[in-house]
Amino acid sequence: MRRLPVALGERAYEIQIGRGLLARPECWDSLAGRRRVLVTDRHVAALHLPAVLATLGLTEDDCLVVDAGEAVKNWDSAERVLDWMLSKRLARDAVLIALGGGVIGDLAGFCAAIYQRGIDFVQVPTTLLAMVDSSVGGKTGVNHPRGKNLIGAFHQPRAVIADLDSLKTLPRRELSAGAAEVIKYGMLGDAAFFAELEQGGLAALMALDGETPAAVVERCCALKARIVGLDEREAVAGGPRALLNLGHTFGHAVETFAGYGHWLHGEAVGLGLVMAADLSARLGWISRAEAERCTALVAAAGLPLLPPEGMTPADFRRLMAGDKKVAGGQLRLVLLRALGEAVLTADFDDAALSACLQHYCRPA
Ligand SMILES: NC(=O)c1ccc[n+]([C@@H]2O[C@H](COP(=O)([O-])OP(=O)(O)OC[C@H]3O[C@@H](n4cnc5c(N)ncnc54)[C@H](O)[C@@H]3O)[C@@H](O)[C@H]2O)c1
Ligand SMILES: O=C(O)C(=O)C[C@@H](O)[C@H](O)[C@H](O)COP(=O)(O)O
Ligand SMILES: [Zn+2]
Repeated sequence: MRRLPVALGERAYEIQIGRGLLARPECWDSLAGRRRVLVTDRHVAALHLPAVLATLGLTEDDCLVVDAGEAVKNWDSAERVLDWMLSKRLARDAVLIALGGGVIGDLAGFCAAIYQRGIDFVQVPTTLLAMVDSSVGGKTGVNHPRGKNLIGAFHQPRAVIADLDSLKTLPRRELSAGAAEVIKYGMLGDAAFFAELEQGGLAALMALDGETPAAVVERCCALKARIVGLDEREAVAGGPRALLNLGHTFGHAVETFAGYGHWLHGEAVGLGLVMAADLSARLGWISRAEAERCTALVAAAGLPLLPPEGMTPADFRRLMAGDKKVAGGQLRLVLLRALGEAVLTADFDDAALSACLQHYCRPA
């Protein structure tokens, strides 16, 4: 098993990455003696809940199973989870376990953040996306019809337990969605990793071959943990955490336009990465050949390369104007100064953005 520290002072925790962890009691030692309850979704409940209940000696009465998918990540669901927590008379020393993908992690984590002003929670990611990204770093929250993740809180988990065996049941489309966030790390901060993904790493990851998934999850988590350690709450003044948002200003616009759940988060991020690379090339910051390498890797992951039918540049502009990185009324984007080096900037030629939006919104 690989163990990775997230260095955040009194909020420090460990990420455990390995196979068979759901069934290994020693991985859950930090929860011993505490009241434990669990939130999951119905897909994950059918596949992986029995193993966790057996390991922890819990019953179905200790679990809340919600519907699956992005459409669940909303205020109504949060209210339902909070109401259930209250009905269980959880005290402040209880621990909430979030078993599932990023939707469950964000939703349950948010409820843990605000229940009686905050109780402990543990992330048990079961999707590739959640293992490499959403389970780490403490962003929790729900969507609003006006935009993604607009309601939320920073609340770090007490531990992350990533059992790679759970990926065996993950549908191919979800694996591709997770790959988008993996590619993101290479583009934003690790050119060597990007090249490894191009040279067979992505294919081995998608095939869940040998040690590759463990190595990739560890590499992504290490990069994210380092950035979060430098800028835990994404300083509005422009700390490094915003770089983890590469591709997300475009991607969140697509998810909101399409209606939550029609495009997977990772699918929208994949397209956002392609658009961010294209814009960076239009600005002359990276070469056209480098932008094409980004597009090719996103395509190799089986991700879409064009926005939803009917989405116009004006739709992008309207939705991107509500992005959380907007400051002083100005749109700020994460773009590439080089492949492997992202920057948060408002200093780009707006005509280049128009040309980029026009290019991708062309009729297919
Ligand atoms: N907090 C963060 O830092 C952060 C980072 C990235 C993404 N996110 C959020 O994460 C969400 C996306 O997460 P996701 O891609 O994991 O989606 P998800 O949680 O909806 O899971 C995807 C689908 O796979 C199913 N599933 C989960 N694990 C499975 C398994 N092992 N086998 C079979 N099916 C399984 C789920 O039931 C669901 O239908 C978005 O809401 C996004 O905004 C948050
Ligand atoms: O952890 C972060 O910081 C990220 O930006 C990771 C993203 O992959 C993730 O989708 C996050 O939820 C986006 O955050 P938001 O602040 O843009 O809502
Ligand atoms: Zn994301």
